[in-house]
Amino acid sequence: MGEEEQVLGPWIYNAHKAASASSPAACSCHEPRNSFQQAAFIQAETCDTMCDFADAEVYQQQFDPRAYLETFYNFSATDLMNDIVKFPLTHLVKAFSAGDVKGDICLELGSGPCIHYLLSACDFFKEVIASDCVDSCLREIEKWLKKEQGAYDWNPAVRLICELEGGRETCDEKEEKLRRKLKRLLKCDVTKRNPLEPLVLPQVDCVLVPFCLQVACKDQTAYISALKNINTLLKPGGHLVVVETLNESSYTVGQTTLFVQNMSEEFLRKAISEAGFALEKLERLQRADNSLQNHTDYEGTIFIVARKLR
Ligand SMILES: C[S@@+](CC[C@H](N)C(=O)[O-])C[C@H]1O[C@@H](n2cnc3c(N)ncnc32)[C@H](O)[C@@H]1O
Repeated sequence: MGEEEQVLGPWIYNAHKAASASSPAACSCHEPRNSFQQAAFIQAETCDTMCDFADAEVYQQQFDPRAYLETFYNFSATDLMNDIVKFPLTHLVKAFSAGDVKGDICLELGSGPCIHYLLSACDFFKEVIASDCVDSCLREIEKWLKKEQGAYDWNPAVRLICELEGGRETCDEKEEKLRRKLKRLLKCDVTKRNPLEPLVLPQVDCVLVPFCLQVACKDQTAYISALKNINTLLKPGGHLVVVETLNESSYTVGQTTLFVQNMSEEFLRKAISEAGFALEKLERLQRADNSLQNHTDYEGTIFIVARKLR
């Protein structure tokens, strides 16, 4: 199999469809429950009902990966870096460095257009896989993989990861390692019994699912059901890493305001256990930045490592 085919296999995203997807449309957001939500509510003048839940098909049509990157991964906004990037990466690096989370394959679900979690994972697995329900997100990653013009510049995140890892390799070495190990960009839908259907992947050693399940699942029942779907992808004893925001109701990408299911630590503990995992680590961070009040109303961030029961 050639390099090209390895990245663009038959179960992989349809770049043609991505290019023809309609442009983002606005929708409404929730009643405000906190000061961040109040700010978002005031900004969204047309809102008078709850923000509609967006399923995988709506994401495919409306999610703008470039606008997402430019808003939430604007590395010059240092406060933002801390909550959304530095906090989860610090704990991910710690989890990998502790030595237990490793193996053959690490699969990320709901990667969006991002590579930073896989940058951190690639030292500990023979292969890492990115996946999302949106073709254009996978296309953004592909641009980075192939060093195409206009690819997103992940260098600030690469530098941060290398620093957190103690400087054992240079940024260039780290990026090249990920390019070697990231061979597959897959379509996924976490709400499906097999999130990678029609592909049947051998069970993996680790699943990362950052900031995805809370937007992909319309209620608590659906959230637990998605965790059970993910459970089937993991080897017994394999690790699950979940990152979510706390008490968020919506986020805005370009002109589109998207539903987020409200998460609490209590619910997440219950969901992890009901879906057949043992909680190994839970860290939380209270929101410190005010810079994105018009785009997101989250109150904090939570990082979880759990293990599939044998
Ligand atoms: C808030 S973004 C998070 C992206 C990235 N993981 C990050 O940490 O920034 C949510 C991602 O979940 C994806 N998503 C939404 N619904 C999904 C579903 N049903 N299955 C898989 N991915 C989904 C979206 O396309 C989007 O890329």
